[in-house]
Amino acid sequence: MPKNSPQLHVFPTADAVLEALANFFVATAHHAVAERGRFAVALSGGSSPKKLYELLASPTYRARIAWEKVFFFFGDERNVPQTSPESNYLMAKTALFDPLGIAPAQVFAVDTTLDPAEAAAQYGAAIEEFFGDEPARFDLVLLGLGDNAHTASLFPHTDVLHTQAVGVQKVFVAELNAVRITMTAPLLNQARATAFLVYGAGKALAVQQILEGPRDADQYPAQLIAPGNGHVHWFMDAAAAVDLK
Ligand SMILES: O=C(O)[C@H](O)[C@@H](O)[C@H](O)[C@H](O)COP(=O)(O)O
Repeated sequence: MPKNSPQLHVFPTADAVLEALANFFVATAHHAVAERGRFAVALSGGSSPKKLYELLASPTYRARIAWEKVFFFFGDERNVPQTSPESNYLMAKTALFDPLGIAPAQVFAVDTTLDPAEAAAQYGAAIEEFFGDEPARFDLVLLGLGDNAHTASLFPHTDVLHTQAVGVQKVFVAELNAVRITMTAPLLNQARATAFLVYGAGKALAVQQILEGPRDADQYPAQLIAPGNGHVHWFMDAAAAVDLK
């Protein structure tokens, strides 16, 4: 399979997708810890990954990872307090960090008490500090997909889609009338492994457009995700993959 081609992992049900991605997460973590002594993962937000995080924190999976060696980041965050039900940090804290007793020092959250531009700049600096003299390369980036083909907070027709900057930026999302803070595509694309988690019929059109439609990253931002070092994995249920040839 040519380098950079997406690797599709399609399962009959969402539960089967979650189990497969949880196993992929474990294997990726084991490899990273063996190679580098730690596992740096950028989590996705929204609703889809909540069940994945709960599964990883369940007795079946929690024993399979050296959680003290795992460092958590966020591919994007909403410009809301960390106590807001909209907060990606709060969702992960509730579903994953608290059940596993993850130490705060292992979690790198966006400081949404700051002005969004400052929050983005500070988050980018924190990522750079974590990786030190090395390039900021996450061992795994988890991504979701909106039904409009956005991923992280890379929304259609937004300026952040055109940056070459390896970092974190504020973005105003007109269709939501909301400000988000997001890792840029160049930063996401430095990852060693990238996995989309997509399930449900509502995502089928976006999946087909991204994987088989015309190249138009302004309209289908998830097409920007193409790590230079290898494959993007798509973990999907049959409903989300139904329109693929
Ligand atoms: O902050 C967010 O909302 C996510 O990072 C975003 O990119 C999400 O993955 C998609 O919007 C899909 O969201 P659902 O999983 O809720 O459909």
